[in-house]
Amino acid sequence: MLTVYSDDHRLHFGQSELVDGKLQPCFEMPSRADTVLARVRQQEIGEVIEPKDFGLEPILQVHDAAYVEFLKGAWDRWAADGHSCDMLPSTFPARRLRRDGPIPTALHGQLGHYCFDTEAPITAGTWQAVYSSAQVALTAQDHIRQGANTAFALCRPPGHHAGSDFMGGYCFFNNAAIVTQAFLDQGAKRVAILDVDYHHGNGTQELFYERSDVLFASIHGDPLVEYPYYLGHADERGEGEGTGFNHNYPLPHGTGWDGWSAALDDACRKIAAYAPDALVISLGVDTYKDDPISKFKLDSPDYIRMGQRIAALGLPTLFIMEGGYAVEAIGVNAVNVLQGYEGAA
Ligand SMILES: NCCCNCCCCCS
Ligand SMILES: [Zn+2]
Repeated sequence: MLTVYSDDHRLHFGQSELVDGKLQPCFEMPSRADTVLARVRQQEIGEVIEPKDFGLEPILQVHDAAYVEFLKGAWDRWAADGHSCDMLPSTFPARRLRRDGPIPTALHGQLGHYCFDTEAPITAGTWQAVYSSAQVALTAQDHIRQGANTAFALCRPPGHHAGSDFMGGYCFFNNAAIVTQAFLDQGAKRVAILDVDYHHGNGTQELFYERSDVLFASIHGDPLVEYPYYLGHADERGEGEGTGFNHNYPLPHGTGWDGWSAALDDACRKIAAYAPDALVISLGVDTYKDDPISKFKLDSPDYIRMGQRIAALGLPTLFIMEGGYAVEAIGVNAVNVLQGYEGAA
């Protein structure tokens, strides 16, 4: 299996996130990608290549142009104002404020407009890092377009919490959505996205919620008790054209393989019935029992089974790296999925 990776991820290293009332070091750190890459190499799962540059066009098929423009210029404006620390918002357009009213011209007002939480710090290198992360995903997608059955996009920062015009949850560009749209723009009739990250892929859901050419299925911590809290319930089944093409599997804290795999089986049945031309996996491994910010109980051998179950669908499959914050185990767990998929484990 080909892996696509860029060292540019290192350019994004937020110094702090606001957790439990305190600014703490960011869980989404460069060593996450380094550990996965080391495991990919140690297990010799296949060639590792740098991304090609597909430009901004494929990103603009998914993300709002003004949002992309904001992201691109934010740091320089922040630095010009004399700041050197990470950019973090503190004011958001909550209910009954004008969310779709005039976008503020003030940098801080724009930052809150384009964010949904305080967990996507913009740093000096963030733009380059998120641009390259999207190119990593697009290069892996191109490998499948050219005929390969599968590929692994070792993306960092992750993307599944990012919507058309907002960042949050360590995410800025929605890599899984960008490659899904690329498949469709290249002639695919239907694409399925299976999000196995511990957290609901709110951004991905939002992007395709009213469409029937993308089936979205997400298995995640119940939003009643888990981030992102405000999306991810089972009754969210799509809207309009998209009704019936969105499947959420919210699960309780403490869920282990038995409960988790029952949801996986049902999601796979729905994906098989949908008969997509391609399958995109939002591969987060923060479902792991020792993940510092999550509360499921999957163990490393379970990720092999996860890969085997996904392979049984017999679809061209593109793996996109999302979350996973137990850095010591992220390499084994992510690569276990890939090796399980290839039957090599
Ligand atoms: N106390 C809840 C903190 C949640 N922090 C954001 C998690 C983003 C995960 C991305 S996969
Ligand atoms: Zn997550």
